[in-house]
Amino acid sequence: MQTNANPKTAFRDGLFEGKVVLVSGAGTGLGKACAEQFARLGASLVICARDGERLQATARDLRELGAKVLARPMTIRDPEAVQALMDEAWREFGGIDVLVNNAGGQFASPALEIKPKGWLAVVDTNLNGTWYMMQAAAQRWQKHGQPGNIINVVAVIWRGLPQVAHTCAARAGVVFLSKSVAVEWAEHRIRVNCLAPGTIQTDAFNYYNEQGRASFQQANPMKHAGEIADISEGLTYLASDASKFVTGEVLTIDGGQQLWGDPWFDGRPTYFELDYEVSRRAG
Ligand SMILES: CCC/C=C/C(=O)SCCNC(=O)CCNC(=O)[C@H](O)C(C)(C)COP(=O)([O-])OP(=O)([O-])OC[C@H]1O[C@@H](n2cnc3c(N)ncnc32)[C@H](O)[C@@H]1OP(=O)([O-])[O-]
Ligand SMILES: NC(=O)C1=CN([C@@H]2O[C@H](COP(=O)(O)OP(=O)(O)OC[C@H]3O[C@@H](n4cnc5c(N)ncnc54)[C@H](OP(=O)(O)O)[C@@H]3O)[C@@H](O)[C@H]2O)C=CC1
Repeated sequence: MQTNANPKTAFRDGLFEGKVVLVSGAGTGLGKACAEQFARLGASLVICARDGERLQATARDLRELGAKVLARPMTIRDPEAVQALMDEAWREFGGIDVLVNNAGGQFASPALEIKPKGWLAVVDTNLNGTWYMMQAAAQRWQKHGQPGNIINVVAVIWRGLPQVAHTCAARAGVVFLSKSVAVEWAEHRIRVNCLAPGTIQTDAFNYYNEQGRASFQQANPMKHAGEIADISEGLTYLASDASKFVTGEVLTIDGGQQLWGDPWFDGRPTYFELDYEVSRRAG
């Protein structure tokens, strides 16, 4: 079987033996690869996403890697569905050890053209959905006196994200929500961190036009997109005891994008091309 699990992982076999990891958005891309990494390292998996077919395909692959799997098609935007998912995870496995909030996405659009429904869809998915998952897990960890570990996949937001302002706003919300509850929930032995991927080559690049995709390949000083394994290794670090003294942090894995580089999701606007006439006039 061909899987996305990284055979060259730096982490040892059996590291997640007896652990349960919940990964949202595990039917595709980063979520699928990271679920496969945890399965390879011995974990049981709870996975969810909206598309049941892709999710079941992931579940089959995870089982072939030897993992016990609970797969539930649902939307993280529905707080009741989130509660039901968590209840089922606790019934089936007695709890979860790690929650990876990977589900998310957006569409490219000039901010001036985003309609209220589109704004709400993106914020509801990335901010509200992530929050429902965090709170539902933490409530159960607190109730059962179990420790917990949350990792929220966000984005490199520090210089803004033009043409996806809705997702930038939502992810910034998740980052500061995470810092807030990292403090509040420390007494319950719950760690909360974020992982900010730069441009990472996944099929999701195809949601963007050719110019957008080209910019993703040159959006950092290394001038290439990252690989899925760059992220699954980082997620594994945050999920493991190797990071047991880390909470409220954002692990940025971006080839330096936070310092230099321009991902233009909808293509670079003319205004931002070098204008030699302006330089000539300035002497
Ligand atoms: C820097 C790093 C690079 C990063 C890469 C990644 O993150 S890769 C990972 C990326 N992976 C992804 O991004 C995953 C793919 N993205 C998604 O699944 C969606 O963007 C979603 C997150 C909004 C899902 O919410 P949903 O299922 O509820 O969405 P829906 O389809 O029902 O639409 C609701 C409303 O949104 C609006 N609207 C939607 N699309 C467009 C558009 N193209 N144009 C304009 N507007 C658009 C529209 O108003 C629509 O309502 P309408 O007018 O139709 O009545
Ligand atoms: N690849 C990259 O360069 C970067 C990615 N990211 C973020 O990393 C995460 C994974 O990205 P990637 O794998 O590339 O993209 P994908 O689009 O392949 O993954 C997103 C996943 O989220 C699921 N999802 C979306 N909305 C919901 C919902 N409402 N409820 C449950 N599941 C949902 C999707 O499945 P389904 O449609 O079946 O629900 C899909 O499996 C996303 O949050 C993305 O924005 C951040 C920065 C860069």
